[in-house]
Amino acid sequence: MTPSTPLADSLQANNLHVHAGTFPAVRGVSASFGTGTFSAVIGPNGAGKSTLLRALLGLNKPESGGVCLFGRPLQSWSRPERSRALAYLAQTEGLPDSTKVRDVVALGRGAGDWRFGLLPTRPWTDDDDAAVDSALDRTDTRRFEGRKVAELSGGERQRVALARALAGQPRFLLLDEPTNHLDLAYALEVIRYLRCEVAGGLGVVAVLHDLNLAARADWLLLLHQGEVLAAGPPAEVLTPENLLASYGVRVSVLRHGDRLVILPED
Ligand SMILES: Nc1ncnc2c1ncn2[C@@H]1O[C@H](COP(=O)(O)OP(=O)(O)OP(=O)(O)O)[C@@H](O)[C@H]1O
Repeated sequence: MTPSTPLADSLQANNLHVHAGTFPAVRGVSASFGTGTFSAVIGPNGAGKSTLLRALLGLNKPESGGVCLFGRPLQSWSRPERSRALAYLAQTEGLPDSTKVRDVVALGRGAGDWRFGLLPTRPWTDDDDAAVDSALDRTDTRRFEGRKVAELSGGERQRVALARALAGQPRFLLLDEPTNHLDLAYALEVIRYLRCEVAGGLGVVAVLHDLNLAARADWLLLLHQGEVLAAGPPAEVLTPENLLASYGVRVSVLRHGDRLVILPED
């Protein structure tokens, strides 16, 4: 199936051209990201990964081409509908330092809260409490739900940001370098949490720099100078030829059990 055929269970870019400022950062990208799939967008610095992610969220307006969510053009979704379906974790997620973890996660319900200067949009319900509890449990953040954000480590904050995104029960979660600044243990943990959510049906689209983490995804999109250089399962995309063409680095791709390991030769 070509990416331009609308797919009922996917987030699709169709021949997308997007400018960052005046620079043509994304040039003719077509790709389909599925629910229940862990997709990773990879490519060297400046390849257009963040610009693509923002366009998929409707934050950057395309010059041409478009984005479809569940077969419907993104611009036909109302803003509340869209923000319920698509959650975003930016590179540096600003969390309010003096707010307690549970309250931060509750903000993900989108119900508003006067305490944080947000107009309440509807009454808070038991379902909201249950969704917050579940997000805290699934990210192992419940044990510090009463602590202030300022009292958390960087890795713990990242998990709280993830919990807040999950509390909204989105269909897709788009993450820009979610493992940046995390040590190996925390990075693997984030990938493990995301994997669990994917098993439950969430569509994950993550920009990843670490190719050995990206190798754990189900599907990869390799961008180079704003264009798709390769797309498919990790074994098809993470080849020495593709990585030399995009990163300009010679690598060996080894198999370790059922995993791929990328080893730079330089
Ligand atoms: N406001 C802007 N004005 C001009 N050029 C921009 C602007 N924002 C981004 N760019 C350029 O667009 C290109 C794509 O940027 P983008 O941030 O999407 O790349 P990226 O693949 O996410 O990079 P990185 O891995 O370094 O985060 C880069 O060459 C960048 O310099």
